[in-house]
Amino acid sequence: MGTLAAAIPVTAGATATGISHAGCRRRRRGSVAVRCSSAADERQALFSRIAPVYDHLNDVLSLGQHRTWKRICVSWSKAKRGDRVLDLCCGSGDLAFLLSQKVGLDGEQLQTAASRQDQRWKACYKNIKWIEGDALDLPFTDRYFDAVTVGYGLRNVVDRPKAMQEILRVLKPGSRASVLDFNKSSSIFTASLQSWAIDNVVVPLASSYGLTEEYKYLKSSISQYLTGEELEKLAKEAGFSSAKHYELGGGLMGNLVATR
Ligand SMILES: C/C(=C\Cc1cc(O)c2ccccc2c1O)CCC[C@H](C)CCC[C@H](C)CCCC(C)C
Ligand SMILES: C[S@@+](CC[C@H](N)C(=O)[O-])C[C@H]1O[C@@H](n2cnc3c(N)ncnc32)[C@H](O)[C@@H]1O
Repeated sequence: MGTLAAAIPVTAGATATGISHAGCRRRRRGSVAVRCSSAADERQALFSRIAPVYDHLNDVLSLGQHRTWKRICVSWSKAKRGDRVLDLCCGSGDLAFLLSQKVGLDGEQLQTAASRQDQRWKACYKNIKWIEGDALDLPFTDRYFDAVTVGYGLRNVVDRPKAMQEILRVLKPGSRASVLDFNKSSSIFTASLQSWAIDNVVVPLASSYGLTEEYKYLKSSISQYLTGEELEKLAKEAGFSSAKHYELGGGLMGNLVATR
């Protein structure tokens, strides 16, 4: 199962959570066993293997820029003090921690990276909790969150339309989803630069950690991802009233902002 992170007002007594990886296990719903795809299991295994060096390599390989991109993603979610928010595919919790600071002490957040909480604990983090779950089958009622963030997650789920439908379902009307990921650029130059950087910098460094194939996945997953225009179309087809994709990092990254 994956893990969740989110923040909500303690006063509200509500609890929001963020999902990181929905491993696929045989789950029994009533009398019907549900068998998830092996693709999701393989995806979870990949992220489990890179977890020990994930944060470090993100910092080194992006020269720390990923933290800027994540701050932009959270800012564009319009999460504010006292909100109930969700960080989907939260992994080690970078966006969850940022959301926690946004919603503040009167916000409550569920967090998967409890171990990291010890390293960087802030007063607001005490409102963070984590629940394991599946971004494709969120354990929340409709219209539950004031904002949802997804950092480098939508590209990695095995069913993107379903993920967008779930995000829409759990968002309150008028609220936003902010989805950060690599940009599948339409610019030959940018796409070539991104590809060159992955081939000649990212993968060689990852190889020194024995993670060649795991970081090679980056390139294939980006090539199979959606362009900004296609992401906007995906959001509108899921039912969002508006959707806009913005390029970041010179076009290497992108952030979709979709309003329910
Ligand atoms: C935070 C970043 C990537 C997260 C991430 C997402 C995935 O789906 C992965 C899949 C498999 C392995 C790793 C990941 C993963 O780390 C973005 C920054 C980290 C990137 C690994 C570095 C990308 C380098 C850029 C292509 C070039 C940066 C140029 C300049 C220094 C800004
Ligand atoms: C590249 S990491 C992103 C982590 C974090 N959001 C960040 O910005 O660094 C992708 C995450 O998506 C999670 N993931 C993939 N499919 C998922 C699913 N169906 N449900 C929940 N999490 C999923 C993986 O477990 C992994 O933690």
